[in-house]
Amino acid sequence: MLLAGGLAADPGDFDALVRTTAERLDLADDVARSKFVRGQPVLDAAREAIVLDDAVRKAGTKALSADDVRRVMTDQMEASKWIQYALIARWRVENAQSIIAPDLAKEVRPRLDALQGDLLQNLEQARTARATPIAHRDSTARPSAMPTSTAGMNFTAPPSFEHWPACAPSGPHRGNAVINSSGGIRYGTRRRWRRYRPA
Ligand SMILES: O=C(O)C(=O)C[C@]1(C(=O)O)C=C[C@@H](O)C=C1
Repeated sequence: MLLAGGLAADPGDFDALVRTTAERLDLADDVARSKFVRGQPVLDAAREAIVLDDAVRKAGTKALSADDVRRVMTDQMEASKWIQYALIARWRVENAQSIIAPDLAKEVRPRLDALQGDLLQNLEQARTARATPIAHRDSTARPSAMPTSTAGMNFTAPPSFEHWPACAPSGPHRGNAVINSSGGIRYGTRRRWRRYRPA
C-alpha cells in the first residue's frame, strides 16, 4: 500500500515481528516449568543483562537504535515474567506434582537465543510499519484487530505492556497481553491467543 508521503509499508513485515514475539512468549511456559520444578526465582537479572547486551550488540549491525532494542527486549522479558508468575502461582495453588520441565540452560535458553536474531531481524524489517500511523496500515496488520479491550478488568497492565513491540511505539493500540480480574493472562496475536487462568 502507498502511504501519505509516498512511503510503502509492507504489512507482512509487521506480521513477522508479531509472530516472533508471540513465539518468544510461548517459551515462557517452558521457562516457568523449569523454574517451578527447580525452585528457581523467575527474575534472573544477570541473564537479563546478557540478553540485553547481546541485543544491543546485534542492533549495532542493523538499522536499529540501541535504545529501541533495549526497550523492546526489556518489554519481552517483562511479558515473559508475567506469564511465568501467573503459571507458577497456579501450579502452587494446585500443588502440581507432575510438571515436566525442560532444562533451562541446555534447552530453553538456546531457543530464546536463536529467536533473538530473528526478532531483531524482524524488528529491522518492521521499522517502516512501526513508524507508520495506525490508520495508514493495511487492515491485515492493524493491531486494532486484537482484543485489547479493558472492559470488565480491574487490573491495569504494567507500563511495559504499553510498549509491546508488536505495536507502533506511538500508536493508540498498545498491548496485546491483558490480565483479567481473576488473575488470568491472555496474550498473543490476533491470530493466536493463549489463555492462562488460575484454577
Ligand atoms: O532465562 C530466563 O531465566 C527467563 O526467565 C527468561 C527471561 C527472558 O525473557 O529472556 C525472562 C526473565 C528473566 O529475568 C530472564 C530472562
